[in-house]
Amino acid sequence: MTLPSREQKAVLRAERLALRDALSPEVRAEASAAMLRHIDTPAFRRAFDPAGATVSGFWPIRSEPDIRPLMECLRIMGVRPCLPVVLDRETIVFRAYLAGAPVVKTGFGTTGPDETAAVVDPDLMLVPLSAFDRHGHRIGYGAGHYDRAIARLDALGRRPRRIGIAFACQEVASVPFEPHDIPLDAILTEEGLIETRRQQV
Ligand SMILES: Nc1nc2c(c(=O)[nH]1)N(C=O)[C@@H](CNc1ccc(C(=O)N[C@@H](CCC(=O)O)C(=O)O)cc1)CN2
Ligand SMILES: Nc1ncnc2c1ncn2[C@@H]1O[C@H](COP(=O)(O)OP(=O)(O)OP(=O)(O)O)[C@@H](O)[C@H]1O
Repeated sequence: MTLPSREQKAVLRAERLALRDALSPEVRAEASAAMLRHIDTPAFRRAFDPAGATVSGFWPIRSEPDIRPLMECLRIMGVRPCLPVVLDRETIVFRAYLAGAPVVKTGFGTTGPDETAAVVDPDLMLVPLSAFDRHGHRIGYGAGHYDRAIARLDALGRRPRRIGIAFACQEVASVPFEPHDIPLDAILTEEGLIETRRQQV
């Protein structure tokens, strides 16, 4: 019997988050550092031109990769970093993250710039995820925050590029795809950048 997509996603989310939680802090730190080594590569440059671009990262929660050093490296490459903040159960916006700016608690256990920071629209989103496949289909924490944020920017004609950020152990053979899901262009893991193969539907 085949489970509905929502339930399949819940199973994959729990399974892959458990694998991620099982990585030791040392292994996570080493893998996060390895991700940084993959941004100065032809594949990354094919995926994205950093000059003057606004890029959303994230302040790590739970057992997520720590991409703060990667964000600082992108800043040096000419990127304007921003971070997501949760406005309510359905909505996130992105606030500019100026070098050295203070950060505050921003809901759901997250951390980001305070309300004095400018709200900006990213050209590239580095998207945290629970599980992904090679078609660029992803599962987050189940709130739909990123799906809605991307849909809003797409509707404005901004069409931000999206690169998922995950450890290699979060890859699964296939993520069920629902109409509101917006595929990733690529996924960055400690093993390198995976350029997604778009599925013909
Ligand atoms: N680092 C980081 N920042 C982020 C996200 C993220 O995935 N990672 N988000 C991605 O959307 C947004 C925040 N959304 C989130 C949604 C759910 C949970 C979460 O841990 N949910 C718990 C239930 C907690 C509760 O209801 O209070 C859970 O899933 O067990 C965290 C963040 C924006 N900022
Ligand atoms: N563009 C959208 N408009 C309205 N509802 C949406 C949209 N995108 C997702 N949702 C809703 O959000 C809920 C969670 O979606 P889903 O299971 O795909 O979350 P997720 O991909 O794990 O979360 P996230 O996007 O926060 O990482 C679903 O109930 C879905 O219907």
